[in-house]
Amino acid sequence: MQAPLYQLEGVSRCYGATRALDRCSLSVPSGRVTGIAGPNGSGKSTLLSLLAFVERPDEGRVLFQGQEEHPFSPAVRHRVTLMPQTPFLLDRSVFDNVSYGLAVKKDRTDVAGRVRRALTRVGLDFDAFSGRRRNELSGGEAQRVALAARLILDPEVLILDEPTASVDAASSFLIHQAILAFAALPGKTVILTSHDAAWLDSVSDEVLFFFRGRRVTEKMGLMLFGPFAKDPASGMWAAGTGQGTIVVPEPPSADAVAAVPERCLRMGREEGAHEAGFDAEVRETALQKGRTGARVILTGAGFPLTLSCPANQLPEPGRTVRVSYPLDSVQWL
Ligand SMILES: Nc1ncnc2c1ncn2[C@@H]1O[C@H](COP(=O)(O)OP(=O)(O)OP(=O)(O)O)[C@@H](O)[C@H]1O
Repeated sequence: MQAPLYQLEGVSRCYGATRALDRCSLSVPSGRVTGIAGPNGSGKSTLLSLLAFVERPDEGRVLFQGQEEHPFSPAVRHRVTLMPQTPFLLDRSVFDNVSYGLAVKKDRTDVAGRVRRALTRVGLDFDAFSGRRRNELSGGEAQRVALAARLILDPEVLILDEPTASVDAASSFLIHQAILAFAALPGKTVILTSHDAAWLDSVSDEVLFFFRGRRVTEKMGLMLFGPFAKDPASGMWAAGTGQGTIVVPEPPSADAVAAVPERCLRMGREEGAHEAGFDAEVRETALQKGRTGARVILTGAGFPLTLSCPANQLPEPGRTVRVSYPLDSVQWL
């Protein structure tokens, strides 16, 4: 088996009293698309800035191809490129923005041809866009210009923090296509985050899930943030939003978060003994990259949840289905 591209060993990163990453150990393979998922504040951006060698860990080591590397290490400079969550565009033309990294490297070979090809990869026409300035671009176009400015550098590792945040469906699709085309080139690795679970699934070979600065090794389909209340009649604890409740075992602490692994959520049948259930509305369905299964995204009792099912058994969006889970499958995070 090929050695991993990255290995993180007990990595922590703190901002004052906040442990953004907490003794995190994981590996990222080379030549694949690795998605990073998790709720707000779970440490995704912090992880990406360490993988991009923009920041240093406070504890632990970040190994790249088996060697511990740091910001400005020659071994990683020009090989790893990060597109941050809100990429900065210079108040200059699109051409200047896309070619900026080449100018910094004093690389003057066929700059116009390379800008043209980079813009084409993100679905922007060179003649229509290369002369435009930052304020003449929509949010989605600006995001694609920022992506083109990374693609032109031809990095080995492309790291993208929320590349589709606040872009429309058309830009999101074009970014998706550009990432897959890049990832299909020999020796390229992509690591990216997104809050759009279906989009992330459709572009990633594997998704790593984060919560409170740590990797959760199991894929969670449902997460329930408190407060949890005990129903005096049944004696059962439940999370609720005013749109229904979801039953859980007794919470271990006031700030605990309940999670149900995706593999434990069943759709379309009544709950059996030692199981609980709730009605959920199907919001969206999506095929998973390279897999025969599909992903179903639902809302139940006001909470979003995801589960997978065979592609030939997908329910229609808008339908209400029963979702059940064994009570002892609930984990406390
Ligand atoms: N520069 C900073 N200074 C202080 N606290 C920070 C800083 N960067 C991140 N944090 C804190 O570290 C934690 C993790 O933040 P991070 O941005 O890595 O999470 P995230 O999963 O990317 O969140 P989001 O989905 O909202 O982008 C949060 O509690 C955040 O407030």
